[in-house]
Amino acid sequence: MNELWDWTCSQFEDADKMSSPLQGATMKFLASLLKPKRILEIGCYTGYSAMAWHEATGPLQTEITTLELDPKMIAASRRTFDKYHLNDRVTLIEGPAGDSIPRLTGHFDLVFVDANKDGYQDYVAKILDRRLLSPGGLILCDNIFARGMTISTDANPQLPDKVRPYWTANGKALDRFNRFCKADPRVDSVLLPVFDGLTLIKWKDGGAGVNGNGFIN
Ligand SMILES: C[S@@+](CC[C@H](N)C(=O)[O-])C[C@H]1O[C@@H](n2cnc3c(N)ncnc32)[C@H](O)[C@@H]1O
Repeated sequence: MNELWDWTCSQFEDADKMSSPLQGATMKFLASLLKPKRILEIGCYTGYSAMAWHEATGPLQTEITTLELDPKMIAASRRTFDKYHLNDRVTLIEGPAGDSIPRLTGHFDLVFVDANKDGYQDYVAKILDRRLLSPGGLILCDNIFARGMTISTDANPQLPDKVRPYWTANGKALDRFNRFCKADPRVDSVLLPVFDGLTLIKWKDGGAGVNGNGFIN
């Protein structure tokens, strides 16, 4: 993983999109604790987080599905999966996540949402509506603080002007997403103030009260 992290930093100006090594270690810890049989990742970039899921789930032979839109990042992640022999369990689905999610079937035990921030609400709603999250499953959503902009546009004076409009817009979208999570009666959610903010979502009561359409009985 360290080699891929260094390579990504050397090749891409926006390498801060990649999870940090500490996040990678946290993902591996969580995956080995939760023992998911199927993982869905939305936002692959160069495949660093997919590699973390893969490394942590060898004994379980977990199936990992990762979604990516950008042709440059599709090429980079295909390089990663070939170079590090991850194709045995990692499947990359190309195209917009909003189109790919409705075509997925079965249940995922762990879902990592880490793509365009203005899509989080749509992705999580689709996952819940289609019951793609297994009854005991967990959704992890990254960057919920949007570098502080979700809290207040004054929250991060150090944020470079170049990226300030981008993160300000993300902050607004993620504020709406937080309200959506809090208001949805099907789920419990908690925002952990770690990294750039990590929201955890699970079915209320393991989804016992939710029918096949994802609505409360
Ligand atoms: C934050 S990066 C993912 C980082 C990766 N999960 C990691 O930890 O290393 C977000 C990725 O989502 C991709 N993306 C953005 N919009 C998308 C969409 N609508 N559908 C699928 N992928 C998208 C971007 O091209 C980018 O590679």
